[in-house]
Amino acid sequence: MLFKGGGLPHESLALQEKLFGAGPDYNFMTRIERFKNSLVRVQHFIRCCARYNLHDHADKKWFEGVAFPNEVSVLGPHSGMFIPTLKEQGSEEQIQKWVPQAEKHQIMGTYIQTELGHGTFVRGLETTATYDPKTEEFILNSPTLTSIKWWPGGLGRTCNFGIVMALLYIDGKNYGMHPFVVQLRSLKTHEPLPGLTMGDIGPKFGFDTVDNGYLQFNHFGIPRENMLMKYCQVLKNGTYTKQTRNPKFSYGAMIFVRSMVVYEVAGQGLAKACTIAIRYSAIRRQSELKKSRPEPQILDYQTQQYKLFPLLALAYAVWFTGVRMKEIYFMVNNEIKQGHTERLPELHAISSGLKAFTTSMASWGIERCRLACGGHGYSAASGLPKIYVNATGGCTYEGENTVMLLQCARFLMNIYGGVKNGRRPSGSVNYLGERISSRCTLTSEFTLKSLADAFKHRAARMIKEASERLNRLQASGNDPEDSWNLNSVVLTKAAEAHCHYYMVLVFESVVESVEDNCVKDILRQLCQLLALCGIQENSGDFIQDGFLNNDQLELVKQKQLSLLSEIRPNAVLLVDAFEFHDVQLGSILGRFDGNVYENLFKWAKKTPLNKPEDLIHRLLR
Ligand SMILES: CCCCCCCCCC/C=C\CCCCCC(=O)SCCNC(=O)CCNC(=O)[C@H](O)C(C)(C)COP(=O)(O)OP(=O)(O)OC[C@H]1O[C@@H](n2cnc3c(N)ncnc32)[C@H](O)[C@@H]1OP(=O)(O)O
Ligand SMILES: Cc1cc2nc3c(=O)[nH]c(=O)nc-3n(C[C@H](O)[C@H](O)[C@H](O)COP(=O)(O)OP(=O)(O)OC[C@H]3O[C@@H](n4cnc5c(N)ncnc54)[C@H](O)[C@@H]3O)c2cc1C
Repeated sequence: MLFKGGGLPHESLALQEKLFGAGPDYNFMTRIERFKNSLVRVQHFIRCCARYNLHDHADKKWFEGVAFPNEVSVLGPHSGMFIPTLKEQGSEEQIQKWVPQAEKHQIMGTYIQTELGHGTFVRGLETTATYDPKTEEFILNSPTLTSIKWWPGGLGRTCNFGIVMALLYIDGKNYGMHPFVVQLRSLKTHEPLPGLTMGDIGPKFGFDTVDNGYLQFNHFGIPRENMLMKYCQVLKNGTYTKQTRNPKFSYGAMIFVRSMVVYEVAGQGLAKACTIAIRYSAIRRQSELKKSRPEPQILDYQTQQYKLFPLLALAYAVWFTGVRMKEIYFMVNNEIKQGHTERLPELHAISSGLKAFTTSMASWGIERCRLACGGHGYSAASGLPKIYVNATGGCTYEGENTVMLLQCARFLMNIYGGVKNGRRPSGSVNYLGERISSRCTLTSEFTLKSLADAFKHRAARMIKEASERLNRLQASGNDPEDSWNLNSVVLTKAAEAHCHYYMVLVFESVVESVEDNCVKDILRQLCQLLALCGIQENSGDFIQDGFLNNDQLELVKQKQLSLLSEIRPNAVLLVDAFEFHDVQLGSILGRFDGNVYENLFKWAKKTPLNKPEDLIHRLLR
């Protein structure tokens, strides 16, 4: 129960639902069929929520994991962005008006921000909301082609409501980006309301079950009461008032989803891919290790272990980091609600950094798992292509990863600058105020503390050097913006080093907290492997300033290899411990019962290309 907490009862309930457990095979469907199938599941899910009294978000999440395996449904943007934004940015009155309807799914909403011309640069968005005191309405308009809203999930066909981010204009003055609740479709006919041009943006790399859409406003009026007014208000006469609070509060929905993505997308995606690849590697036998002996399980090849066990260690690390990220989000968000906003910049930085770092690592890791499964990994039957195309979306949505690393770096530069001026940092960056030893203390024991210290040293040095380089670029005549751009590769690497250290530290703290000695020993091995692989893969960073010497690097390599053999006997158990049901994995290679070949054969026979089909037959005859 290291992972699940209270999840199992809800998973079991969901598995009892025939529609979720044994529906038609996703792989044999067209995009439209996939979308329709997901809608049928959404409707059934909603009925189940009512039947089983599922109100709590966490309970619903467990249920969703079975109902929508390895895909995002239109409920994702509704419950992950629409409802949280209403709750966080709405006044009490507005929350009372919309949240109960949304929670009962009487209205379905999405988060409508990105436009054809701009996604990353939120200040560059062009949709306008102009207040008219005569009618007491905001008039929403898309003044240019590039201002057409583009991408929001569920917008294409499903949602009848949305939160639209638009520039507020009153009396010709631009007050910046604000959130507006907009009804998009008739609640009776489901047709788009007059003044709106909308539809689906077409097929994508993944996300087949979501109708990401476009929306063009043609002078579309909404009542004054539809601007979310917790932090800023527009009075009837057009007077604008705002609380003296951080203007970045309107970016709150993005912080929330980024904080959740670490666990929900990166942690879950990589853990599933490792489960499939490691179970399959214990089933698959190939070649010879020794002459005239049975073919070995491919998991017994050291190279296979070298591919997969570091990813297994990474999956555990990302999972634990995701859980920690969620805790931090809810803690800081509570502080903010009570008026203490001091930790908002740190929350923004760590959620941006970890979202980017973990989704990139997971995306790369899932693809490596696929390669490690040979030919059968390339088949849709492995389940890995679906896991990959959906998880890798996390590198782009909710802030493209490079841009998110740069946001994290910006915070690190501010903190480092403050330290130089005598300020004491705290929280995730407190190490920037410490004296960091210049020589590595790693010995063949590889204590978790000494490993974490190595990552601390690397992060602190890279942040220091990025800051000094920035200063040098400015001192040599570049303006601050050009200096930032000329330093941006170095800055992203410093942010990655910070996130890497954070992840190692979280893993170390989890290991220390485990009471069962046997479990602790096994987790310690994984944590060591994670850290040692991190050192080896980035060895230049550790050697550059003489922190790590060649002898130590050799020790790192030796220990890494010996850990592979130590982890081998527990590898399958370590993926079983994630407790994914076969329905959640959606993989023939990763089946719990290991009955891979028989089921691959059955599956291939069902493929639609094997059905009698006139045109194909005529063409081939
Ligand atoms: C229980 C339910 C669970 C549900 C879980 C869901 C799980 C997920 C499953 C998947 C579901 C759905 C999938 C799809 C969802 C995808 C949805 C979207 O993609 S919505 C669109 C997202 N768009 C973006 O993320 C855009 C990225 N861009 C930005 O955020 C901003 O433009 C920027 C941060 C890059 C820059 O903003 P800007 O205003 O230009 O700010 P500056 O760079 O000038 O910085 C000024 C200053 O502000 C600080 N800052 C910036 N952002 C924030 C923030 N969010 N909070 C706090 N502070 C912020 C920045 O650090 C600077 O600070 P200084 O002190 O001045 O340095
Ligand atoms: C599956 C999916 C679901 C989505 N769902 C939603 C949704 O529900 N609602 C919604 O509003 N949006 C949604 N989006 C849109 C998404 O949020 C944006 O695509 C994302 O924020 C990236 O912005 P962009 O497309 O403008 O990328 P761009 O900014 O055009 O990125 C292109 C390249 O430019 C680089 N770049 C851009 N700016 C900088 C910079 N300042 N410094 C350095 N490099 C830079 C990037 O690193 C990247 O390499 C979704 C997108 C996807 C893929």
